[in-house]
Amino acid sequence: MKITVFGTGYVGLVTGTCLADVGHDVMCMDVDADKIARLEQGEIPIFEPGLTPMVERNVSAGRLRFTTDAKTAVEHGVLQFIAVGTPPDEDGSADLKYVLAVANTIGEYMTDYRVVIDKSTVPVGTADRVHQALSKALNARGSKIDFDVCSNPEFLKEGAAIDDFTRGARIVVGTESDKVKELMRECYGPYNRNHDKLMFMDIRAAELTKYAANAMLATKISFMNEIANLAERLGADIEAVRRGIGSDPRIGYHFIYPGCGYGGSCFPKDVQALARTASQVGYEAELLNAVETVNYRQKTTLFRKLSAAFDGDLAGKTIAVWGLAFKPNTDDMREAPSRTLMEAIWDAGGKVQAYDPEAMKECRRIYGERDDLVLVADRIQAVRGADALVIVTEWKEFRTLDFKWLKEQLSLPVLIDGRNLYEPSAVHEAGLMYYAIGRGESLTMSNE
Ligand SMILES: NC(=O)c1ccc[n+]([C@@H]2O[C@H](COP(=O)([O-])OP(=O)(O)OC[C@H]3O[C@@H](n4cnc5c(N)ncnc54)[C@H](O)[C@@H]3O)[C@@H](O)[C@H]2O)c1
Ligand SMILES: O=c1ccn([C@@H]2O[C@H](COP(=O)(O)OP(=O)(O)O[C@H]3O[C@H](CO)[C@@H](O)[C@H](O)[C@H]3O)[C@@H](O)[C@H]2O)c(=O)[nH]1
Repeated sequence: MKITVFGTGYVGLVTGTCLADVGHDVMCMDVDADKIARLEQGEIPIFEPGLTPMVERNVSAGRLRFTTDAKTAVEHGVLQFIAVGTPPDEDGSADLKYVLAVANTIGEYMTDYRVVIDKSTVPVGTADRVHQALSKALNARGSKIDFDVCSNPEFLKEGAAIDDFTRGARIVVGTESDKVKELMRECYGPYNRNHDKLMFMDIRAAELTKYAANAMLATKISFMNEIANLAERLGADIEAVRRGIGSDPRIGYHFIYPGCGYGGSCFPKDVQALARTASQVGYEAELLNAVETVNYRQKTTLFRKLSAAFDGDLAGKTIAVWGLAFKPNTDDMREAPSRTLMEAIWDAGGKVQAYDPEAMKECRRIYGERDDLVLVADRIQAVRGADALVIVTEWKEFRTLDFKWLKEQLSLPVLIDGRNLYEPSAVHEAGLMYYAIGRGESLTMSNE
């Protein structure tokens, strides 16, 4: 089946590559000429486990091609996936300018029936707007060509994107058209062999399903962070509480890990966008607003603990930071808690000595060269000569740590752990002060 994917970011590139891998003939289009040039040379612009060999083998097989030429892209696929960014607007709502630009492009160049598929995360009602934009472009050419618009939100997680795409729990498709249903069955057939994962629904329900899923997951995290903050002040261990409630199948163990706040390109923007959608239709989404507020506060928790450990004086101090990516197995630092922490350390006159297995290039791209940011080659070098250590991302290699050795490295024996990686008793035994999230020991007693 001939398929076109607009956008070669996390979603577009993974979608295009996975669809090529099951035999479809895929063309990926991006307006970023540099990205396309790199992809054509076999260089993958993002770090996503397993993606590089998969791109290589499908490019060599001739099933996966890249282009910046819109006309070629529109001519190629009967299915036209839109997987471009939907960043937050000034007021937090999703900015649809990239999505609508693609719709316009398709309308400008199509010469035959096309199914236009919204894979980007877009607010309820966007399919109608895509339909209008495309019709307008067709009218401008005086053309009357048949097309359909459907919604097919993506649920993959960065770091596990290929697995999520190929073995996801469900494939949601919003459409009323039997023809579209048939074409989408053909597209996703190879992933639909064990049981029927395709869920057809009306377009608005599909659009809302995506936001509801992210909002539910973000709510679980903010809820746990709230309970962790309480546990800290009440002298209870949140890790025991987590296991205690997770064992109830109605609650489950997933997405109840307390931490230093959720980041990434999705939860923060999607919770905000859904709350804005709610107010636009005259509904105040109290719960969603609270989820956002709790997360905003949680992202400052590491700095508050750090600052309290140094009696509010971080001027001239060097802080080792382990982990920059918003979560392990990615180089993505969008909305990462590490950014909130580092920026607060710099504002307080401190210096950061950081290490991340994958995100250092991205960190340098964001912050450039500066005296108060030293990026080092490994976790050992990060703590050399540092005054304290803060762990922000739970990369596997941080799970083991020689606490006695660490104590010798640090000027103040302070270990702040934003991911609850260690047993507090083992850390204390080595003579370190250990401040994690909700583990019965608090350095910050107020909400501020
Ligand atoms: N990142 C994730 O894990 C994830 C998961 C599910 C859904 N989503 C949603 O998918 C969408 C894409 O997210 P992403 O993380 O892949 O974004 P991204 O920023 O990584 O990539 C977007 C790409 O679209 C390209 N682009 C912009 N305008 C274009 C145009 N007119 N034609 C062709 N290409 C164009 C950009 O150059 C960029 O390469 C968003 O709506 C996001 O919310 C993201
Ligand atoms: O128990 C948990 C689980 C996650 N997180 C944090 O939540 C954020 C998001 O993590 P995750 O969901 O694993 O990564 P994303 O790649 O952002 O994926 C989310 O956002 C995507 C984009 O919409 C969706 O497709 C996915 O289904 C959804 O999980 C990260 O900062 C994590 O550290 C926690 O703090 N505690």
